[in-house]
Amino acid sequence: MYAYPRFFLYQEPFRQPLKTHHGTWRIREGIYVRLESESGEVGFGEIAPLPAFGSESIGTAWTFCATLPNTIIAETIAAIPDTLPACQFGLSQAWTQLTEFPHLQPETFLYCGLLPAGRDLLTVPQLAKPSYGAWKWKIAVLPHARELEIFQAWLGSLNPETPVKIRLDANGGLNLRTARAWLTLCDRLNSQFQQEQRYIAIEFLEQPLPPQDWVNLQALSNDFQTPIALDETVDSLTALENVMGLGWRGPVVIKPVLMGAWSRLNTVLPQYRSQIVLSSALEGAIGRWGILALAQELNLTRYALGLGVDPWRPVPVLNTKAELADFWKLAIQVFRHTS
Ligand SMILES: O=C(O)CCC(=O)c1ccccc1C(=O)O
Ligand SMILES: [Mg+2]
Repeated sequence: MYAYPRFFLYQEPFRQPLKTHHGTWRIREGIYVRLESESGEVGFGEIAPLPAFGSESIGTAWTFCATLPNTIIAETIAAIPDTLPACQFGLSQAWTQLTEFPHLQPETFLYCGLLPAGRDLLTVPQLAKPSYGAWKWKIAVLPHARELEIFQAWLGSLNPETPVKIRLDANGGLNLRTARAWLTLCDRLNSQFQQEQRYIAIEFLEQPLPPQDWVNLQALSNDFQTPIALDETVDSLTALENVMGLGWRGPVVIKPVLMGAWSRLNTVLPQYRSQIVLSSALEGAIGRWGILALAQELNLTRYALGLGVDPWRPVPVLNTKAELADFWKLAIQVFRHTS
């Protein structure tokens, strides 16, 4: 089988800037991919690189796409080097769709919502969203003491009847001292909530230390009750297999759009099913379709999916092939109108 590829480069501002330890992020860039096979079948994929998370840059991805031949075969995609994991994902997603197209049931999953960093946390009206099982707050954005204060003020304002799991994501921005201070607080709060029989818990602290600080990440996970989740440390399937080989038993955040070919994700990830927190990289609607398809394939039920990013990047939920095709057409039209 062979297929004709088409690519569409998008640049989309977030509805509001996203603040993390890496700084303020305002625009998401990516590439939508459309393949049409010799028999007229179509398949869609998304290339949504994030160099800060170990992938190629958008420029490198675009150059790669532009140099592909007008007709591609399975081997063309299998030969994409591991240095282009976002291209591997987007093209293999589109190729797979030519022959396989699962029906998604997005309503069967629990989601994790993203809360605004810093003082804006205190302006979030309420957390009661029935499909949301967890909420994430980005830390290591403001000075440590200030964030501890804001966090505790926010906890005090929560409705004691509302069940909630909380994820704290430092994006590698703490040091050993501040990480221990957060974990001491989290352990104390978790045992207090338990005593009070409240259905509230700090689910995990995500990537407290820089990605390479493996020894201390392991030490923290041994020294505290509150789990440590790895994110930036597991920025590729190879890195994932490394930490698993070294005995990591805690949660790992996986952003599929950054992690390579569909077929490889489908063979590697099932082994670690109980540890996987599947997560968005603020990709568009087509990449999101792929993440949901993977979540369904892996039957992930332990951790809420980190896809509740709609306050920053709301994307339509696409399900049928016709909906994906319409989305593609619309994206191209918008481009025509703005250029
Ligand atoms: O994982 C989630 O719940 C939301 C997604 C998220 O936090 C995120 C989104 C884009 C890039 C990096 C990250 C991250 O987890 O650090
Ligand atoms: Mg993270």
